[in-house]
Amino acid sequence: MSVENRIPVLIVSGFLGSGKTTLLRRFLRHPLAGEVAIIVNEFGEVGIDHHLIRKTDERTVLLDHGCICCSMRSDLAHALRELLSKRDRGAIPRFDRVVIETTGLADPVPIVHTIVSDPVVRNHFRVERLAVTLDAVSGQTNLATYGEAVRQIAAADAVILTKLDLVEEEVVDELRATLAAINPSAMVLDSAFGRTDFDRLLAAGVAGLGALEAVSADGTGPEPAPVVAHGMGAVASRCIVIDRPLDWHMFGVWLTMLLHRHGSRILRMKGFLNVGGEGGPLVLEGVQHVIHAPRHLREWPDDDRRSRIVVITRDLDIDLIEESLHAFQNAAQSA
Ligand SMILES: Nc1nc2c(ncn2[C@@H]2O[C@H](COP(=O)(O)OP(=O)(O)OP(=O)(O)O)[C@@H](O)[C@H]2O)c(=O)[nH]1
Repeated sequence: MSVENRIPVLIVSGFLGSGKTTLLRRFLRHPLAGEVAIIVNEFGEVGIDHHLIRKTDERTVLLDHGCICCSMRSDLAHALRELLSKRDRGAIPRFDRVVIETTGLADPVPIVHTIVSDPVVRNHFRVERLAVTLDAVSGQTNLATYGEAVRQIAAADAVILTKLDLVEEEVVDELRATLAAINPSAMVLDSAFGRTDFDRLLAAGVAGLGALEAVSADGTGPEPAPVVAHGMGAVASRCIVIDRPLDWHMFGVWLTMLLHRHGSRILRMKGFLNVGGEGGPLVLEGVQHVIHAPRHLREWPDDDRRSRIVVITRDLDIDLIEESLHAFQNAAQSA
């Protein structure tokens, strides 16, 4: 199949909590997006993002329990082939584009490599753009601390600056300078709560840069470097489940104390909280020290009404976190 007729694949990467899902939700509402199939890869053992991206749609595929840049490359190729065959059988509606949301720790280069080297996949799909979100609040620290964050930026065709509303202009200027030093050729777009210049992002004729250059046109390019991602100390993830409705006040106290003590080692917290009352859960969104304003969903995404909190830590024993949360909640019950 000629390159133009292949289905475009937009890869959205970016460090933990940097705004990938938020961007994707906006993109899906943009006329340019067309009919989209989505592959979401989550680092945690329980997927949250696919519930937040859009309502149930057979064209949303969740790949959890690992990272498609390393242990799950064949799963990605399989998921893309499955989408094709289901579409051809009429089992799912048509789609004009695939968006892959990587985990926040992914190295995107092996992902690109998978798409351009799998014989079936490369015949039907082409990498359209590798967009990487960069969080203005923690971007500078992440780039100084985590090789994963640098690798993502270095590979990007386009970098989407997020959370600009939360920082001073000087912070953004510094971040732009760091960004230019790592990847001077990337297109840089500002965004606000996922809104960005999608027309520019996807404009035809903009050459795929960064990672795409590392892969030769016929897809037989160099093997990606051995993945050293997730070697940043002991990264661990856990889904903490709480059966009874949460005591919101006690939860707030616990969270404040936890972040005060261990904030820099808590890379990400997200989940659905049952705080009782009508409607759906409260969506908890924590990115290192920052807790973003919680949103109340109108309804639960599935039948499970328990609170589920995915915690991703570095060099921190998650057992202790889980035990302390249960202890706080038990104290609230017996008070
Ligand atoms: N203030 C502000 N918050 C934002 C912006 N973009 C994203 N956020 C918030 O940042 C938090 C994390 O955003 P997500 O889109 O879930 O980040 P993510 O990269 O998908 O997270 P992971 O998949 O866990 O790595 C959410 O609470 C968002 O509402 C922004 O431009 N401004």
